[in-house]
Amino acid sequence: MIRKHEHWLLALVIAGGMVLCWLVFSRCTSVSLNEYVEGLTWRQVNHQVVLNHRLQSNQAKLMEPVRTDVLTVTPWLAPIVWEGTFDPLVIDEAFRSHNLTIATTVFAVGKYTRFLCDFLESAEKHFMVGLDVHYYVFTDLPGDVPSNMTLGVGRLLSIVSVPKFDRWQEISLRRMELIQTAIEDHIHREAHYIFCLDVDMRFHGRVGSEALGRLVAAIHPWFYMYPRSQYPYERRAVSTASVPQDQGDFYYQANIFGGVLEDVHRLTKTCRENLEVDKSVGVEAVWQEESHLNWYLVKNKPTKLLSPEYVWDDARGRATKEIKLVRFSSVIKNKAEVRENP
Ligand SMILES: CC(=O)N[C@H]1[C@@H](OP(=O)(O)OP(=O)(O)OC[C@H]2O[C@@H](n3ccc(=O)[nH]c3=O)[C@H](O)[C@@H]2O)O[C@H](CO)[C@H](O)[C@@H]1O
Ligand SMILES: [Mn+2]
Repeated sequence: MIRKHEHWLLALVIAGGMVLCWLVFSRCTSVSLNEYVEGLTWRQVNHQVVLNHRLQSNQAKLMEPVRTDVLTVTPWLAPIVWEGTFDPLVIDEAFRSHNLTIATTVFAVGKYTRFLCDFLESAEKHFMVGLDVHYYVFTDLPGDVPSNMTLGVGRLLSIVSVPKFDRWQEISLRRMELIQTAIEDHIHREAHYIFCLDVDMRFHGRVGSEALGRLVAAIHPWFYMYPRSQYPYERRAVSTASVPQDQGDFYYQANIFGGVLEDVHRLTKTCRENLEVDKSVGVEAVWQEESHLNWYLVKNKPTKLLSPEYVWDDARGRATKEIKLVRFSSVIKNKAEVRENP
C-alpha cells in the first residue's frame, strides 16, 4: 500500500518537473524572440539645438504669439507645426550638423506606379532638402519605377519587391507589416528617422527638419473642425481599432507618419498585430490601417503633430484661411480606374 503511494508520488514529481521544464523552455524561446526585435540597434539621434554663433532668429516675444488663430501645442505639450511657428534657417542649422539620414517609404503597387514621377520630382524640390534621404519604393513592378530621375547629393532610391494583393484595401493595410519587416531587415541600420508616405501625393512647399520628432503624425484636413465624437474612428467594439466616443484628440491621416526608427517600428508592429487579430475574426476596420494608426495614437501620443498644411487634399479645393501654405497634398485620382476593385 505504502509502495503504491510512493509510485504515485514519484509520477507526480516527474510530471511536475516536465511541466516546469516546458514552462521554462517556452519562456526562454519567447524571451529570445522579444530580444531579437528589441535587440535591433537603433541609430542614435542627437536632439541638441546648437547654432552657429552668427545665426539668430528674430526675437521671440512671449506676449506676442505668432499664431493666435490655431492651436500650436497639445495638452500633452507636443508642438503642432504651422507656418509661422518655426524659423526654417534656425531649424535647418540645428539639424544640419547631425548628418541625419531619413528613410522614406512609399508604396506604388499596380497602377499606382503612375504617381511615382510627380511624387519623386516634387520630393526632390521640397522634402528634407539638405538632409540625406533614402527612398524605399515598394512595388510589384520594378520596371515601372522611373530610372532617369536625377537625385540630389546624398539622396538614394532602393526598390523593394512586394506582392500585389487583390483588393486595394489589402494593399493599403499590408503596408504596416511590410514596413515593420523592412525596418527589422535593414532600415534600422541605415537611417535615423523614417517617414511613411502615400504615393498619390505631391509636394508644393517645404517639408523639412521641422517635421522631425520621435513620433510624428499629421492632422487630417477633413476633420479638424469637428468634435471627437464625429471623427471617423472605428467604433465597433469587435475591432481592436475601436475608439469610444469620449476618447481621442485629433483624427490623423495615414498618408504621412514618421519618427525615429524605434518608435515607428513599435507603431507598425502593434498595428500589424492588431490588423491580424481583426482578420482572424473576419473584421476590417472602417478606414483600414488608418483606423489602427488612430487607435495607436490615442494611446501613444505623438511627440510632434503636423498641421493639415502637411497633408492637404486637392479635392478639398482652395485651402481655408488658417492654411497659409499647402506643403504636401493628395492629388485627385479616378479611384474606379486606378484601384483594383471598387
Ligand atoms: C479620402 C479617403 O478615402 N481616404 C482614405 C483612403 O485614402 P487614399 O484614397 O489616400 O488611399 P489610396 O488609394 O491612396 O491608398 C493608400 C496607398 O496605398 C498604396 N496603394 C494603394 C492601392 C493600390 O492599388 N496600390 C498602391 O500602391 C499607395 O501608396 C497609396 O498611396 O484610403 C485609405 C486606406 O487605408 C485611408 O483609409 C484614407 O483615410
Ligand atoms: Mn492616398
